[in-house]
Amino acid sequence: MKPGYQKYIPFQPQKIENRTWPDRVITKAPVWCSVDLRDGNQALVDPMNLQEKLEYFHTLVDIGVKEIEIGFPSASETEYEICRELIEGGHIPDDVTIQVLVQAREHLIKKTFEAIRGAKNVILHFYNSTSTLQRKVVFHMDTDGITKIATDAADLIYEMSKPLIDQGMNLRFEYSPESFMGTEMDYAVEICQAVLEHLHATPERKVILNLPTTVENCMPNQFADMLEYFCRKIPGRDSAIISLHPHNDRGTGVATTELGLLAGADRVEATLFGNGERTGNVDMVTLAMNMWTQGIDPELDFHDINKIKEMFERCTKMPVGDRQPYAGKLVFTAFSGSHQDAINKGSQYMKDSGTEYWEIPYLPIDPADVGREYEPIIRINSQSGKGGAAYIMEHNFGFDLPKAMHPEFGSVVQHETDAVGTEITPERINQLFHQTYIDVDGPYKLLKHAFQETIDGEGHSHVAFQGTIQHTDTIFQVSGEGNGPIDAFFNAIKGEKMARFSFLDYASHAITDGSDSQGVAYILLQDQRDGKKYWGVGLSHNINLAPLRGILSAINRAKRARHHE
Ligand SMILES: CC(=O)SCCNC(=O)CCNC(=O)[C@H](O)C(C)(C)COP(=O)(O)OP(=O)(O)OC[C@H]1O[C@@H](n2cnc3c(N)ncnc32)[C@H](O)[C@@H]1OP(=O)(O)O
Ligand SMILES: CC(C)C(=O)C(=O)O
Repeated sequence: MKPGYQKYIPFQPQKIENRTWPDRVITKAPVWCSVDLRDGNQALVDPMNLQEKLEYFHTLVDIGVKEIEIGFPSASETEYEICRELIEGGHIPDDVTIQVLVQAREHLIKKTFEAIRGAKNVILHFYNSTSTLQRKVVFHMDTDGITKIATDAADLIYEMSKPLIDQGMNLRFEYSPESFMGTEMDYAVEICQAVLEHLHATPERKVILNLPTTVENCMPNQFADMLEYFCRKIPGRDSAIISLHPHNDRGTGVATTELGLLAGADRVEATLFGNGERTGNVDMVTLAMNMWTQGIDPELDFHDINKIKEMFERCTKMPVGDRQPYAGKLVFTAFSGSHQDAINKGSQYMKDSGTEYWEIPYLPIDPADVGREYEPIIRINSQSGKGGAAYIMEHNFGFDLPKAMHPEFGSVVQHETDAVGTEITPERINQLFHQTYIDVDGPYKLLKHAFQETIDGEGHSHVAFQGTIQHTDTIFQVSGEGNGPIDAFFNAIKGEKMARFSFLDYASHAITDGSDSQGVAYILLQDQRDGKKYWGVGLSHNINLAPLRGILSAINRAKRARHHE
């Protein structure tokens, strides 16, 4: 054997002229078929039991999947019994078709027919492998022999179906040339054409031709070329429904499916969260939600993805990864500063502009569309920036910090995340905010205060302030007048040491928490001695008092800063 990478045979692309799929776009949902209970189940360490399969089946029905491969009933007693319970237990809604898989082998086909009796809508799905490799190493046959396996099975299935169809069963057929992507396309066309003929397919009684990437071995564009070639060449294209059954060995199952749809497929077999053999089948959630984010109705309902995920993890004992598209724990979370900044600005833009569209950078989908609106979008660690901390203060605690204050509070938070080296919680951020700005108790304290407001004949407000202030052990009275509470307070403290601050900026708003409403004031002062600027924040049920507390907060912070220099 050749060493290393040289032992692999490169994929031989199908030549195709004037391919059309690159110019197409997806405009509607395909027919969806879930293969969770078969391909997904056969790949589990512990296959699902009856109760788990029933619960899973009902979830798929609730999602809106109309074709569900329920298993391989001829494989074992367990599989057979599950099929019988679904049929006899009345679990299958009238608009849902169950699909059963079987190898192209007589005794298994016969057993499968036993298993489906009494069902209303059934797709009988049979397969045999057609690839050059499997012909060589598994079946030891030429193409005629492989075709005969398929057509013998088709004949048997066709004959055995007649009485059931006469009795009113809506019985349809599906054939998979398994390992299609390892098959020469002209031979794939030939064997599928033979199967269509032996099943007497017509445009009225179409047969599903399911073209699997049983083991994904080529790039999605190469697969799309194969599929377009196949669709062009297959005689009786209008007697067939072209179905995809992508696996994910190269990690490109979703791309292969999407390009396959462009290249002419009508139907997709997929599983929730991409469970299935090896690296899995293609993920139905990702495919559907990708359509959703392009403004296309996928005709599947994933509005409560967490509930579906919980069922999936319990029944399969497989975890859904934190980065799994649309469903992973972290897929709507930004830790990094520039992402947080843009998300913050995007949310603001959406509020301010009243746009009809979802226009938030770094969030390709509204988390509410999959029921995840209550999860934190922004989380804080040492990669985060000032916008993130401000976002948390606003969205979790109602403090709409002035933009000019973001850098200062951002650096308080950054200092903490650097020190602890881990994520910090919103509660800790709120605590830092209170410690830094609101609970700055001293050296100055306002012990008592009174305002008197008069309005003159021309409607101008005139405010008189009187207060008692404590500085360490000294208590002193101050009074002043002005055209508003802040002005009056500033005039009152003129002459005190506190007066060496000039007033630069002010913002305020109400914070409502249930029935309780408080005013918050953000004050920016400048120390005239060294030009340094200090923010202070005041919180009070009294709207006149909040700014005063804010002023004292800024002054106290300045004092403490000088003290520590
Ligand atoms: C790609 C896919 O996922 S296909 C689905 C795969 N799923 C499963 O296999 C799960 C359920 N399967 C089973 O429980 C078992 O395989 C059974 C019960 C169906 C069959 O069991 P067995 O007959 O004991 O064994 P096995 O599946 O290995 O059969 C191998 C024989 O069938 C032949 N064979 C395999 N697949 C097919 C097929 N699709 N059509 C016709 N013959 C086939 C093989 O060439 C081999 O023949 P040989 O005995 O002459 O060498
Ligand atoms: C039976 C077929 C469709 C299959 O599961 C595969 O090829 O992966």
